[in-house]
Amino acid sequence: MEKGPIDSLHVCKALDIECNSLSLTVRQDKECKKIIRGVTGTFKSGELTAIMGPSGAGKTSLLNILTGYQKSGVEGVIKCKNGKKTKTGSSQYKNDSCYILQDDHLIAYFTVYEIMYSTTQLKISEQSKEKNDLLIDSILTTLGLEKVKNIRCGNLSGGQRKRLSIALELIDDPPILFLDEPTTGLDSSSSNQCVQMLKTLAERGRTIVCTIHQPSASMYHLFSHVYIMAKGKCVYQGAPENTVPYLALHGYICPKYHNPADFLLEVTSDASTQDIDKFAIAATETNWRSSINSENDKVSEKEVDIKRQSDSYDYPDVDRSKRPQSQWKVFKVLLKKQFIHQYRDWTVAKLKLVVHFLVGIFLGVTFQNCGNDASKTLQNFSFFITGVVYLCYTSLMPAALRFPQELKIIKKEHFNRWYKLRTFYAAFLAADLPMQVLLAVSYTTSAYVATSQPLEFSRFFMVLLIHSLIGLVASGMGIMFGSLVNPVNGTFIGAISTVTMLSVAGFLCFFPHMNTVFYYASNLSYFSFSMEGLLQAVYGYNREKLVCPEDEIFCLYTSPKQFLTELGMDKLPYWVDVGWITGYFILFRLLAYYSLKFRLKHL
Ligand SMILES: Nc1ncnc2c1ncn2[C@@H]1O[C@H](COP(=O)(O)OP(=O)(O)OP(=O)(O)O)[C@@H](O)[C@H]1O
Repeated sequence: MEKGPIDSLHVCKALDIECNSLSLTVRQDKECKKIIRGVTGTFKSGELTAIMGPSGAGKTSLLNILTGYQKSGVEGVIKCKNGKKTKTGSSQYKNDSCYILQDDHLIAYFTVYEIMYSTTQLKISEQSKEKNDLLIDSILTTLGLEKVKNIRCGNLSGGQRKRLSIALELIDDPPILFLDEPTTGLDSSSSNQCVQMLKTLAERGRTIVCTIHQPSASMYHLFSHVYIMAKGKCVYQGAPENTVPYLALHGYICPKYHNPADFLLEVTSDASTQDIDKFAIAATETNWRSSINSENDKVSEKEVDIKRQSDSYDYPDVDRSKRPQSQWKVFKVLLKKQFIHQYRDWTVAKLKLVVHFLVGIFLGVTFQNCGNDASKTLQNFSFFITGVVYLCYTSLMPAALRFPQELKIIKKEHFNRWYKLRTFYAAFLAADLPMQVLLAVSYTTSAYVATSQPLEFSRFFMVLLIHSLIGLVASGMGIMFGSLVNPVNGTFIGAISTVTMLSVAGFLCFFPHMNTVFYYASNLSYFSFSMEGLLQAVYGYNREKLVCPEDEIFCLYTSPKQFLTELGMDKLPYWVDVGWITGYFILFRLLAYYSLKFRLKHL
């Protein structure tokens, strides 16, 4: 065989997957529903297997079980054979396999090379840039992506995105690849190319299993092994060229020139439950894969070894089986990715920074001079309330809306063992912290000056600190809501929680006027600590009497101390308020982490 670019890829250790009596039961409307019913089969290394069947047959469910993505409600045995046996779900099995989901879940703002390079740093322990670049080039060439190396993922075509998803998983060279509908959304030529590429990868010793919807006749014959599902059962497993005789044996004659794949799907989708049961028995009784399992086609361990030796000369000398030892290294890679993402997505950083600054000026015009005018003390109070609610909303809502999308990327990357969740979360937090502070700086600078607050650095800093903490707490709440529920419910719960906290925060109903229950409930609202801290920052610490303008007949609050006392905002010292808000920050970030962990398990 002529040596093409794909030959530069490594040849893997051979791993076969055997499943026995697999079943999956889910709860639906308080009833148990069996989706997969006693499925048995073998997926061999060196083979490209297609799981096919009519819509709703259970293809994706079976794949989810084989990958270990679906754990609850699963019964039966799955074994992975490599001399010794490994169970699915074990860390060895996870190390040896990867799952490429139907949707690509790529971050649009990174180029193909950048995403490949950062993934290389996350997945393998090799440190040298030159070696990693060689590896990336060889994989990109293999998958025909070398021409789009410097294109951002958001600008790639569907087929290129799909190939990039495969390329990312090939970095650590797993012997087993699972793909959910890799050809969906591709035209027939791209679909054929994609399947041809998978076949070549399989021939290098990998075990490749994918679900496929309705392959053309030419594509159907590219598969080494097809596994047909109907009504949760396996109705045929064997070589694609054996399907016509198999169906003929059961009295279904495939018309001449008819695509056998289409005919098989027509028969199985129209078949009665009794016929499906008959097919299921026949599928296990006879070995229909034998015709392709001739000695010539079989990729034996020995042959794999020979191929490995002959391929090694044009392959970068990188041990791809070793993961990075240090989580610190992984953290740095993830943090850099977060910063680049923030910088390139103009809606995350640049737009928000400008809008915060402009809103500060707008509030300055609305609440003009209220910072030092004794006749406008209550207006100044309203200005701070507006600021607290504004900063809370603008941090909480985007997090609640965006996080469900990010969750899919995290789920994919975490499932394929790119990183530990706690390392990702630490990097996410470390990137969010300066962002929230920057946003608070932008808003506070313009609003503070425009409303004529006292021009003392210490007071400005105290206001800034509380504004930053508000953003941090609110964004933690947003992540928590975003990881637990969908965006619509997330924003709904976010709005409810904000209004509830607002109502007991001591602004709309002053603390001295609150009933005892609500007074104590106000401790649950970080708004009350924020307001108390903000007012103390500008009116506390021996601030001089406020000036009552000459054209005013009477100014109610010229004494800052009296103002704080009457509003009940002098109960706790400023730094205790800061301590409480910091406590809420830690609490919500921890809750967000555990809700994220919970959601990843149950997504
Ligand atoms: N969590 C669940 N709760 C209830 N029913 C489910 C659940 N997951 C899957 N099902 C049902 O199980 C059946 C098989 O679903 P599955 O997604 O595996 O089918 P499929 O063969 O991949 O279909 P398609 O080709 O349309 O994607 C479907 O009828 C589906 O509605």
